Amino acid sequence: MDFPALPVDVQPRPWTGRYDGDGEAHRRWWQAVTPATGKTALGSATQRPAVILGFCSDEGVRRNKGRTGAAAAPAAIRSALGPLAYHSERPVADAGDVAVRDGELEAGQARAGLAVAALLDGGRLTVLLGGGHETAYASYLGVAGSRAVRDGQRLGVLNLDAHFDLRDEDAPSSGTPFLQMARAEAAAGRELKYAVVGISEPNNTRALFSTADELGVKYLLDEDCTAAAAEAFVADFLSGIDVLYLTIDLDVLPAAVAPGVSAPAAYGVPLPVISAVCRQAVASGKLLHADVAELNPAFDIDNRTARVAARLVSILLG
Ligand SMILES: N=CN[C@@H](CCC(=O)O)C(=O)O
Ligand SMILES: [Mn+2]
Ligand SMILES: [Mn+2]
Repeated sequence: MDFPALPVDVQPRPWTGRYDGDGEAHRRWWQAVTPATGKTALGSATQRPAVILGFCSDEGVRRNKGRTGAAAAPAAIRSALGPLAYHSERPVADAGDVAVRDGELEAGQARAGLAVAALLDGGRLTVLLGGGHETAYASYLGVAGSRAVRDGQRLGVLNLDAHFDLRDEDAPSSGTPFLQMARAEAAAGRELKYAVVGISEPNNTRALFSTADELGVKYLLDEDCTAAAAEAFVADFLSGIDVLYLTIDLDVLPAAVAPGVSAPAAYGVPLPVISAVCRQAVASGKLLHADVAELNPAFDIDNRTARVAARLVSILLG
């Protein structure tokens, strides 16, 4: 199957990792991932082939007065994924990076959206590696532009995040993507179906809670995120949609687990709960697209956050 021509700025580079030998028994991610150029060998795979794409962007976090450095995250996640053992049959390709140039966030989001839509229409499961959480609006442009959503499938956006990111600002940033989506869905004659797992009450103002209520956003507070509560919350959300866009803001995790983010969480949702939600999303058969956002390698400790991001990607594609 040919790959569509993609508006990427940086071509995929070969991945690296520990070498134990060739063949399935020794396979690691760096050996499994192929460059998404030319033709891809789908073999006898029964699982939808996946494509990883990077979105190198700091601009949203900068505009949102956060700690910049997320533009380096796609490379850090690939480095953390490379040495991990690959247990899946799913073909995985790397399409390279879309980079936000000279602060031109909106243009970068548009390019990434075109790439994601083209890959989705080519039958791929897409994973976008952010980038600050402005990555989410690039993802949305991709899923909203895909044939599945244009043909009327009901889209749901599930955000694993300490924050609503529903800010009403003059310019798009990492704090605004879901209000942008709500407005874009309204302009398309639809209503955004948006749910958040892990909201921190002290880290979202009353104004943000009011916006969430006005938009009918469903949310589960971090302190209420037991495994059972999260499972029931996600099951209820999944029951009302056809296709899922899952977005993981790594600051949903406790600061000890994910220190390498702009806004580390004092409380956070335990990793086993987040990982179970990811497995639930995959098991639903509704996962159309996913992204992982807000990794900032400059603030990471022993690549802890990058390793968690890699582990979650491996769950989503495993
Ligand atoms: N994407 C980030 N969103 C958060 C950041 C909060 C903070 O910097 O403390 C927000 O805008 O609310
Ligand atoms: Mn966020
Ligand atoms: Mn957040």
